[in-house]
Amino acid sequence: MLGWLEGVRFRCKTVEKTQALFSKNINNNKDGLREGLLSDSSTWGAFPERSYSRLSAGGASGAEPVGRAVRVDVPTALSDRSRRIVLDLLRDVLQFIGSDDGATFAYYLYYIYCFNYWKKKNLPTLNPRFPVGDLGLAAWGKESLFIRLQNIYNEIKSNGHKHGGLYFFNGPIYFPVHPEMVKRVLVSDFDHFVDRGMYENSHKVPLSSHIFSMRGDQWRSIRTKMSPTFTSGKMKSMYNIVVKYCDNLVKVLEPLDGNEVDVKDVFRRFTCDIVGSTSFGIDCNSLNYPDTEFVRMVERIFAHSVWKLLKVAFEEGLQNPGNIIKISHSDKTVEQYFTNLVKETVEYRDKNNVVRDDFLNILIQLRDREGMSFKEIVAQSFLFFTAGFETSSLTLSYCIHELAHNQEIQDSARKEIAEKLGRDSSKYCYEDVLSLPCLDKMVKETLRKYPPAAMLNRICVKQYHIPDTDTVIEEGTPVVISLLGLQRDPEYFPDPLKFDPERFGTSNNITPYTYLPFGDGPRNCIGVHFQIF
Ligand code: HEM
Repeated sequence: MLGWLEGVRFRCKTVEKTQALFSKNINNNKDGLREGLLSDSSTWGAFPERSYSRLSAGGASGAEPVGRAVRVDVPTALSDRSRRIVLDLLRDVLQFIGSDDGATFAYYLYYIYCFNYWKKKNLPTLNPRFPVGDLGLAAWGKESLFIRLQNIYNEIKSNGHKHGGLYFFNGPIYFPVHPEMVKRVLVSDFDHFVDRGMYENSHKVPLSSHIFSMRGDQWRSIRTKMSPTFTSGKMKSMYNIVVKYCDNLVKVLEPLDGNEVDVKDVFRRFTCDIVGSTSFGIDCNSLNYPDTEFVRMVERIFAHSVWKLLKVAFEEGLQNPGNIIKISHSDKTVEQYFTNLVKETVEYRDKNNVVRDDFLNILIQLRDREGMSFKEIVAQSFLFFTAGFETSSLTLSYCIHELAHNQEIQDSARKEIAEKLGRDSSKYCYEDVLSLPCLDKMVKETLRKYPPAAMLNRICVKQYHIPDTDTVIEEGTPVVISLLGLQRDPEYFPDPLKFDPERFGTSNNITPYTYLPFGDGPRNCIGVHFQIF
């Protein structure tokens, strides 16, 4: 993408301010970017944070900024008003229960008793509190869930433990910290942790029945069918789609020279166009038309209102983080819209014998070869869109943010492109893009410092005796791995908040199972090759 944006230079308007706030982890200051984790869709986790960065024209020459500015906006998931409403509601509920003092007290005792679960299993715990367990402020939306998990990681590790037991509300969660424990869950003892424990119900919530949330044999069967098609060769065939949208991005940005640009918004729309085109086979054109029906539907997917959260909390409980997926997948309007979208496209392709190199075509082939049903095609393409969209747009936004802060790294990336590929982006090809080590390190470092999916989760599917301990993890226990904890651990990544692509230089060895932006093991990200774009 940098190749296409040859004439655009990224600068940050508020570097000093942001650095001053760096150590605080959370920064709700209007003018600074929180160095925690941004994820609009994160459960209990996204709060107002803004970054204004400055772009300037002038290419790699390092000319003075001439005034393109970039703003990174991450909207809040729970506004102050919403939080007040939840607290009022909770107070009312408690008052209602309080009409029977005895029952309330018994329930309270039961709840507190649940916090003994891990102690009885000899697993180190922290200090869970009624009613949110170890979630602390994250449960009330005052802290990112991912930052909370990072803090828990640090605490368990600094107490000299390799793993621990947590509570989401009163539900127990197994929390591996040491890379050896992480490896066991993801790879070595995978057959005990095959599923994610995500909400899935193909009848009630058809969109939830996709590869990400599928369980056991059903997941195994679909993953085996899909994996051979998600090769780098397939990604190569989608290169032209990406090029088309890069050209479009340049056309949108160039006239904005001298203006402030909301980088997160622009790259969100840019990614929306690419992932929408490859997942649904349609030209969303949200870069040029930010207010189409498609864009409104996408916003609906990621809008986690407090009411939807409460509904899921009452229906499914939030002790298992996997239930949260029900929020975005059970919206009937969204379901209807995307079902019609896929239906029309598939019918058009069938009728006109259209074969296009994209994810939807992979699914159509699976229908023809393996009998994949229409309902399954819709759910999978919906998943490809949601899995690829937010992750890729956040990675791009963070990468631009870091380039704006680190001008010398930006220079070296541009120099590499100019030297190896030349300045005419129309002549680049897929193989060229793969041959840029400097750019590759930059993306890897972005994904280290800001893993877009900052938490891996599994559920124990058959009782597991943790080797060399007397702890047994029971079937049905959720497992959570903190990627922020591992990827910002100074033992594995010295000076972890420094953006240093050279960590991924050839001479540097990354400790296995400490760098996992795409997860690991048989259930890792199937779209891992696609991210190189
Ligand atoms: C920067 C981009 C991306 C990042 C950082 C990312 C990250 C992840 C992570 C962390 C997981 C969970 C892995 C685990 O539990 O071990 C995952 C799963 C998955 N991702 Fe991605 N992803 C990205 C792009 C994509 C794209 C473009 C697709 C499009 C097809 C995709 C499709 C999937 C699917 C289908 C799964 C579930 C795999 C399974 O359960 O078998 N991802 N991704």
